[in-house]
Amino acid sequence: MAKSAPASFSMGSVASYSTISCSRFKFSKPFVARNNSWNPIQSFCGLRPTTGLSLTSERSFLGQGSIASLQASKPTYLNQNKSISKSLQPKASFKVAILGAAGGIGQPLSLLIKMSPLVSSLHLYDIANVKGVAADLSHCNTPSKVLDFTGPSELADSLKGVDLVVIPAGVPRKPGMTRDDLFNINAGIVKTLIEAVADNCPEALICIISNPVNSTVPIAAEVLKQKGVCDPKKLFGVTTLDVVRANRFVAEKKNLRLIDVDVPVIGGHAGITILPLLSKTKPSVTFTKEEIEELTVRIQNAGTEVVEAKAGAGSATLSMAYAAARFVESSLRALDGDGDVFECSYVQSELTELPFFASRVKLGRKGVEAVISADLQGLTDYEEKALEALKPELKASIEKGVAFVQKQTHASV
Ligand SMILES: NC(=O)C1=CN([C@@H]2O[C@H](COP(=O)(O)OP(=O)(O)OC[C@H]3O[C@@H](n4cnc5c(N)ncnc54)[C@H](O)[C@@H]3O)[C@@H](O)[C@H]2O)C=CC1
Ligand SMILES: O=C([O-])CC(=O)C(=O)O
Repeated sequence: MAKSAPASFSMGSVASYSTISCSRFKFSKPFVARNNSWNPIQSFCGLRPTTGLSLTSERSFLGQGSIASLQASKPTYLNQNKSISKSLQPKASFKVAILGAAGGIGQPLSLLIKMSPLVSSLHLYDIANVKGVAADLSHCNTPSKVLDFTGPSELADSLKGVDLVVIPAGVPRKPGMTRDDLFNINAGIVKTLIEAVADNCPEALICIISNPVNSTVPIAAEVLKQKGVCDPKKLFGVTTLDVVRANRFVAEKKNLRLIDVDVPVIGGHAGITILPLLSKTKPSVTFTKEEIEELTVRIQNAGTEVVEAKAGAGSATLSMAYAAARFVESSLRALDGDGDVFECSYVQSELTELPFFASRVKLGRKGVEAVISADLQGLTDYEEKALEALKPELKASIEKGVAFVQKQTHASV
């Protein structure tokens, strides 16, 4: 991987990550196929941001631990290779909490994370209906233990000792609504949950799914700052679904192998603030002007596409769970020492004049290790214009989130 000398820059008072400005870097180590005898989970290929995934990474989501469990559950006459089963032990043990675990995203996300060999303990928290979800999930014979926590009185316990918290709590859109229309309800939910995170697991990575992400991440940062525990390297807005969609739509349009395609998506996570950088697509591919316009608009409106198709029954849940599981898995692999993990995420950033911005980041043992600036270099005119056009909206959403917390703080003193 060709890297330039990382240029360090400071992030507020606590964060300091480097910027990798290389124009070419590979994403992740390819998986290695080691066991072809029985392969029930090959169909999950594509969860990692990588090429050449063929199964059985050492420490990957749906990798060895899950394979070991699934191997163990198959009929013994199929259990041809005991030594493989024996060696397929989980290598790490992280505790993950999901806040909003009984919801449309929370349930499938819990299932996907339950299949990760990197997770030893899964804490499911919701204000309702979580006991049943946990009882159900706990019967899956993958390695992690499942614990349930219901309501504010159990919130603190759900967070104790946790390494990573994912937050899909909050209301989803209905047709005709923007993500910002969710602010009034979800801002308060996220604020309360982050206060509990700050009090009980201030060291944990925090992955926010609840919309509007463009505002809920600044809300979380402001709460953490006020609590004196803000580490911007550990706070993420989950924008992986935008990348998943971009990869899918581009692969379809250009007849590419899905597993090879990687499109960075920058900016934010609402309407025009979602900016797929099609010129940076890997493998290198050319698009007509019409294709660029069509793909960009489709990626920006993909959430609305689902909201309209669901006709009042919510927004994307399954694809979101898939995308969040990928992001969680990447984060855990990085925590576990994999030095080759890159994802797009909405983070505190100095890539532009905006204090929060989605871009590709390198993940490491302490969260964001570097922000990748290369993607913003050499943009096409179309992308340059779109980048400038998204800034006022993103800025307003950030300021709205920060003001929400500051107003509540002033009101309470
Ligand atoms: N970042 C992204 O790319 C995406 C974000 N979303 C957002 O994710 C959020 C959740 O969506 P769905 O799961 O479809 O909604 P849902 O309504 O199906 O589930 C939300 C869950 O949150 C729980 N909840 C509500 N208040 C809570 C609180 N104070 N503490 C803990 N749990 C609480 C509810 O009981 C429910 O189980 C929405 O805000 C939606 O807009 C959805 C798709 C993509
Ligand atoms: O569109 C929504 O409301 C949910 C969302 O963020 C997405 O699907 O990207």
